[in-house]
Amino acid sequence: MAKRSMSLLGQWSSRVFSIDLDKRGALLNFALTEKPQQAPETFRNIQERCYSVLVCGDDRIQSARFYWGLEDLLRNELPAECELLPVSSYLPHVKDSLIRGYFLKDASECPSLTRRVLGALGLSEQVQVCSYLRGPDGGRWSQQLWSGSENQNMDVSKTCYVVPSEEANYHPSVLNMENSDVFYCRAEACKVLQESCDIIPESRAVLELVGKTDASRHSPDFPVVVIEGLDATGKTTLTESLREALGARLLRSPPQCLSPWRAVFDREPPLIRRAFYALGNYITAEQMGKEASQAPVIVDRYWHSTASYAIATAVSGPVSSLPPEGSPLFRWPPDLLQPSLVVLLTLDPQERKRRLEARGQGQTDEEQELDHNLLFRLRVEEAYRRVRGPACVVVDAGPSADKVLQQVLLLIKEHCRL
Ligand SMILES: Nc1ncnc2c1ncn2[C@@H]1O[C@H](COP(=O)(O)OP(=O)(O)OP(=O)(O)O)[C@@H](O)[C@H]1O
Ligand SMILES: Nc1ccn([C@@H]2O[C@H](COP(=O)(O)O)[C@@H](O)[C@H]2O)c(=O)n1
Repeated sequence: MAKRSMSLLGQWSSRVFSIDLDKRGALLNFALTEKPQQAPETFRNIQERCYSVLVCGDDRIQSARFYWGLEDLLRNELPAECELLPVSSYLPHVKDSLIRGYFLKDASECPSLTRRVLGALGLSEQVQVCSYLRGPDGGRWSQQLWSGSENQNMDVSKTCYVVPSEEANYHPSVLNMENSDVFYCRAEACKVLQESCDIIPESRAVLELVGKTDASRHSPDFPVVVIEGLDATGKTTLTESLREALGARLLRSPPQCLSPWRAVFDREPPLIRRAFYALGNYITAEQMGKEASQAPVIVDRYWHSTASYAIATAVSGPVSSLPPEGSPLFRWPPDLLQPSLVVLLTLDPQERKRRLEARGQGQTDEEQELDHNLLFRLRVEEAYRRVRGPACVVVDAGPSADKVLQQVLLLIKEHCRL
């Protein structure tokens, strides 16, 4: 993107800016126009000085990492009275048009510090900084694009006005999910790690473990049963019991061979982290293909987990902000081996919490988020239910471990040739 020569209106007038006002899914949407007009109602209540910082570099790996670190950078550098809200800017219905950043409300005593920090940021080719000014009548807001100099020069010819915009049907992140949050073929996930090799050397080691053969059409002799569910729903307990009861081989995704690098990729932004987990599924699929020629195979997490956590994290708010049921975003990757049966263990949140506490183990960041954020947990479970090819069969994991085992053994009898 040729940042300096960009005409603000030419480039942005058809864009919607969507500010995430809270984690419950309240979005403030606005667009831009040349003619002075009344701003959306919520805007009129804003008292503070406002800015937006959008990350729009050409290199997707660098941009993803820059955005990943941007919140901390802004929180460290800006006065504490600056409120930061995630903002997305997108072209309605246009895939991959989303760019992300933060909207800032500065209620500090020190406006010059905020302007200095944003001015310095604006020098980067990856960032667009704008300020928002309230008109003398109070109902009109304008947006000015910063030229990027530390003097915070504003080019007034680039002033445009904030106007209400229609609400999107789904969360704007849905536009950019394919091959950014969810990968529908091995080659796309590999591409991300190939592009990351210079900054994350561990990517090479992962790529070396990923096979090249397409085992998806191979139909295993023995059944392959995947057990899915949130943390502490009883996957480990059930998979171990199934292994014993069926004389099965037990696999997991991500596979053991990726353990040395998992923590490294867990610290990376979704683009890189999700590509890592996607490739984990392909490595597990190769193992499934081999093992299932000799015995039944039980798998602890697989594609349903990868897609559901990725989709549920990329959006905020209630279940209705997920892509709709039947959306191609819930499809199965055509080059990934399909299991014979996927069982989703569900558990009452209180019982799940009790089991987590009884286990007394640490949780992943995402699992801690689940504890704090009921909406996120609901989104993950609903996403699990929407994934297709095969769809999961839901089993209540509340009864005793033995009862759950007996129920799943019955399902296996019904669905698979043993
Ligand atoms: N049906 C059950 N009834 C009561 N307790 C159970 C049942 N199944 C598992 N547990 C207990 O709940 C805790 C969590 O179970 P488990 O480790 O199998 O869950 P998990 O889904 O594998 O978790 P994670 O994804 O974090 O590995 C353990 O302490 C386990 O003994
Ligand atoms: N196939 C998978 C498996 C896991 N994940 C991600 O890992 C987290 C849960 O893993 P646990 O080892 O704690 O069970 C979860 O946050 C998923 O994002 C995945 O993406 N794909």
